[in-house]
Amino acid sequence: MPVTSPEAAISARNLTLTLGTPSAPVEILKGIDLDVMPGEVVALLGPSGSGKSSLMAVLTGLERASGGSLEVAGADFSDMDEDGLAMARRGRIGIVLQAFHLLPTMTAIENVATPMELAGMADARERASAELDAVGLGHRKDHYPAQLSGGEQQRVAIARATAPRPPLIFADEPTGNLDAATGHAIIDLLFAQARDTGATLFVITHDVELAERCGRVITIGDGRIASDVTK
Ligand SMILES: Nc1ncnc2c1ncn2[C@@H]1O[C@H](COP(=O)(O)OP(=O)(O)OP(=O)(O)O)[C@@H](O)[C@H]1O
Repeated sequence: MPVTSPEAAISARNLTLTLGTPSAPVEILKGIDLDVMPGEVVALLGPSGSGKSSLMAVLTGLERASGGSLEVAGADFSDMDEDGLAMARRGRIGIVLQAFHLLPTMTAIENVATPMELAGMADARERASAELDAVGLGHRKDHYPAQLSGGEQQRVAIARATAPRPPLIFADEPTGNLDAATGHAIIDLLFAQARDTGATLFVITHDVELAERCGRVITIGDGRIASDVTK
């Protein structure tokens, strides 16, 4: 088996993902080799259906790879079952999605604190409070998602992702549901939070302007890496 890079934040070798049914398999990832070093800011570009979300699902442990080897923040994801991946994800990976995915019955502070409470962090509430201050929502902590604008909801989602101080943050089209001005502010915040916490940031985007702000741009096409450019 090929040897991965132990010092990398993400190290993948010949990663494959095949879904569908045994009689009609669909090859989605066709052999991804990738090393991302700690602190890198990476944009993942590619046409619709090229496999961006699938690659993120595998790199975050939400989906098991069909083949190949994968190490993420020092954990070997290759041979883990779903429970193992869920455990490994906790504390290692923060995720920000296009549709925010906040729990509607919880206030902003509860949305940020609850995952940390479930992970057994004693100071979850204090951390959540400080993180909401850091994203400029100190005055909206007790508000429910429906009482917040889209940009404010995405700030809560960013606070939720970064509060446990994961070494890796993944964002899938984080500005896709926001107007241009709000989207710019959200990207500034995401970059600042990643920089301030020392996290590696991996952003899926269709936005070329956003990609240009990233130190490295990886383009995926038909389940393979088509180009990989570091500035
Ligand atoms: N469960 C599944 N079974 C079969 N095919 C799937 C499954 N999930 C995704 N696919 C296919 O895998 C391919 C890659 O999908 P993916 O969502 O990763 O692409 P993407 O690059 O993120 O696209 P977009 O930019 O539109 O979100 C698509 O052709 C999709 O139809």
